[in-house]
Amino acid sequence: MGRNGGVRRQSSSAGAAAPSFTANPGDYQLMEEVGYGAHAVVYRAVFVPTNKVVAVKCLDLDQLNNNIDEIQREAQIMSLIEHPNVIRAYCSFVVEHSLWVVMPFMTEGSCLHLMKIAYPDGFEEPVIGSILKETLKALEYLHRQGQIHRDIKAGNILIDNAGVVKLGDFGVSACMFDRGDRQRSRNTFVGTPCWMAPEVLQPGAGYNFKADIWSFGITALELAHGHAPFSKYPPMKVLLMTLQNAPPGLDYDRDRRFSKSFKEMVAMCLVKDQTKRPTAEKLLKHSFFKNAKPPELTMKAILTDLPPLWDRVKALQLKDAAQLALKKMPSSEQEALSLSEYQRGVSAWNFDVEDLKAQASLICDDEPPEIKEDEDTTRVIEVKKDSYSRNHLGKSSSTNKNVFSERAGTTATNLDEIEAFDFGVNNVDTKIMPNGYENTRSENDSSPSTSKQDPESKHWRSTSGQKQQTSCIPAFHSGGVNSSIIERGHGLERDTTVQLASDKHRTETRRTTNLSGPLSLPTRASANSLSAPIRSSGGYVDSLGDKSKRNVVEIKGRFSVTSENVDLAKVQEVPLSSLSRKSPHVRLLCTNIIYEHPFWEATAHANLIYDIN
Ligand SMILES: Nc1ncnc2c1ncn2[C@@H]1O[C@H](COP(=O)(O)OP(=O)(O)OP(=O)(O)O)[C@@H](O)[C@H]1O
Repeated sequence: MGRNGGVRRQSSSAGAAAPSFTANPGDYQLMEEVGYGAHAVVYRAVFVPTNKVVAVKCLDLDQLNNNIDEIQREAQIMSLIEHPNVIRAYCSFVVEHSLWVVMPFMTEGSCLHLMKIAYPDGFEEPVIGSILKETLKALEYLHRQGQIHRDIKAGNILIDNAGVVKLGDFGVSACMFDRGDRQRSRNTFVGTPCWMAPEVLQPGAGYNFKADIWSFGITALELAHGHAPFSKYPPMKVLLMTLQNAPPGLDYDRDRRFSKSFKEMVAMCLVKDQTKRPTAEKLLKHSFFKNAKPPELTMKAILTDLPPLWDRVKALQLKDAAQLALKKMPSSEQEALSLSEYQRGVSAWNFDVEDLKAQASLICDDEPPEIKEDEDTTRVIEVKKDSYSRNHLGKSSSTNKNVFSERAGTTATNLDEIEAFDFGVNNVDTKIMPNGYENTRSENDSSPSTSKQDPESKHWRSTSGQKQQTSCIPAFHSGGVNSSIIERGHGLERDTTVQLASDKHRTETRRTTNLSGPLSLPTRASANSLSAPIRSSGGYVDSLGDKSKRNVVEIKGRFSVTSENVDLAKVQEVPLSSLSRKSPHVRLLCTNIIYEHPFWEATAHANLIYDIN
């Protein structure tokens, strides 16, 4: 392993010799921002010594709830990966307070970006078949390696201009090998609400690699319609709908354009009983995939005449900001933020149990039920948008106001530009279909649009004053926006929290945030998902966990995954001593988001109130 600027050689995913990359940040010229997730910003970059274009994902270690063990665990995952349909890190290293992960640049970005910019109603079946087949190959490989990905969604399926499809983002993947027992079910709850399998949401149920098959089925629907089922609802509601409603699926009437074979394949994935879902290996033998065309034959057609990825990403950022700025409704910015939250789904769970109870008790049920119930559903819960908006914004007004003001200020001069973009997110007329899917009609012009913008380029060079801790090991993580980079960068949706100067101030702000409302949206929502991953570590029933922590639940946008299942003895040493030094600080932040009440107790309580009403 290279240390402190050393060079590490790795074989490429295709098996050929991979280019060598240094762990010296000064060797990377950061160009445009090409993606952002809940806690990461991804840049197109040039590796100066060879002039090779790469992607650099920058993660803020200060924002990670993950500890060094988790980073090691993820390093282990990445070092095991070798498959043409799985993104592999060339190398990674720590720069000041952030982790940089160098990886192949996927020129067309994620399928989600593609849909948002040019295919708001989803792709045609041949394209979907190609994308899903490549993704399923990746999944089959990961499952064979004992890995559960846990965050399968269009935002994590990346494409390049040759039509190559790769699965990315291993921030929340989990190892099924646990002290030799590869069949052990997991109980730590991880994922992105709309894509999460019922058993993942079910207290104590335990889940395994079949959770990925459910998410895969949801992703199929996402690619078919341009959005995941229930994506416009807040996470609590998504959770309840997933548990209580019949599984979503392709509708025989509404989805006439799709084949029977496709519908059948989706239905096989979206079975609530995980034991009845097929394995990835078995699913690959389904006729839908047998007949799927190679991506190089189907993908190129959908990639023509599109602006460069960075222009698209910038346009999407402007669009997101515009959604907030343009919603100047009577009750002001908070209303707009709330509506935006509905439209996007929620990118983080950041709630307080008492707030949750209060919210539940205020929910009105004077709207008729709209959703067909599953057999075991006792009552359909329909939350009025207005009441939700008012309730959940109650205590967070000051935070949200600040955020909005900042955004509005940023975007005011860009409104003309913004109006050129339309991704079919607003003005949706939605009806819940009997199959649990939303019959959504966009009133927006969904035609692709382009804008000529001059992306702000950045050239990052290390300076003598900058602390660096480098290790050229593969590592992926889950969390954290690099605040310094975001502040320098395009940050239309900056996280005001990370902009605070001192650690103390930052800690206090986080505490405030947690008290500020049950489902508060982070100021920089993930563009990678309509709802961002929810993770719980130290979960409610993890058998290896400290018994005293059984009821301790962490809920936040990007959460640490428990690393107890990793045999650290097998993990390559990661020279991240600077992280250790920071650990008290990290622990302090974690303390602020741990509740000494089980999440499920709160949910049950909320349910009870709903039922009584
Ligand atoms: N190698 C790459 N090449 C091009 N674009 C990329 C690459 N990796 C990521 N991106 C873009 O950046 C976005 C965010 O990346 P990523 O999913 O890794 O971040 P994240 O913070 O883990 O996201 P989230 O947690 O919200 O899913 C992706 O959706 C994609 O559009």
